[in-house]
Amino acid sequence: MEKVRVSAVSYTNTLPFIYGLQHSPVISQIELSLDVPSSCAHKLIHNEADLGIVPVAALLEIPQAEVVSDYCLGASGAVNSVFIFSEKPIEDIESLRLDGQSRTSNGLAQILLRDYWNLEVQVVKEGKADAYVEIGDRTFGKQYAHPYAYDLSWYWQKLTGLPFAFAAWVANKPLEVSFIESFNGALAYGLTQRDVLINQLPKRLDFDYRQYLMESIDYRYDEGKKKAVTEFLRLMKTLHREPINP
Ligand SMILES: C=C(O[C@@H]1C=C(C(=O)O)C=C[C@H]1O)C(=O)O
Repeated sequence: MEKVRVSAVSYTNTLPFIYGLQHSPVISQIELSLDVPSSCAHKLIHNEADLGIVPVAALLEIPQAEVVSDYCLGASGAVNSVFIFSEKPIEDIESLRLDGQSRTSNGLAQILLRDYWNLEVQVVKEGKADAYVEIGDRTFGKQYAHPYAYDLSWYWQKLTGLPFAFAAWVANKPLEVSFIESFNGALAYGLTQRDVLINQLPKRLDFDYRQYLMESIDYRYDEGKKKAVTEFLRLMKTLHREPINP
């Protein structure tokens, strides 16, 4: 049987899933690549991968997209790795730079600026701006390095009362049910091994890996997160602008 091409996010938040896959028999059925989220999306959209943990914003563009797992990269409140960083209060910003590695958070930031803060802000992909979106490991410990740091899933919860899912396991073609079952089993196993994994990570004074992987990231793709994704995609369609990171 041909191997299933799997694209997984290359950040710390995905390590429990990678651990589970690498310690399960399903590893022999897949060809695993680690990519930044915007590349995971690109690979699923252009059929360079069959399955991936992709930014939910890309669900609007992936042909035959189907969420195939009960697990995601989500948060119930603050996530501690998805921010708008700014030198001035958000009410005073006139421009925002997006993160080239993100799809979902780039959209989320624009939704929150419009619907939570009621601001009209010029959005740029690169260059100078009053504030910027940043996701993933690059944000670790950074929230104290800027005068203002806004945790986006925290404000999403304030806006909607919902948790959030940044990325979900999505296939772009029908996959065998037995494979999906083994794959999900491996993801679930990885989540049970977080303690082992955390003990292998380097110690950092400015970032608590244990809290991040055990509490801040909420891996369950449950009813609340599904509702959040539906609402998020609805709002994404109302953003009148060019595609984010085409
Ligand atoms: C929580 C996070 O969620 C991420 C944010 C994503 C996005 O903005 O498109 C996609 C995948 C996740 O890795 C993070 O990376 O810090």
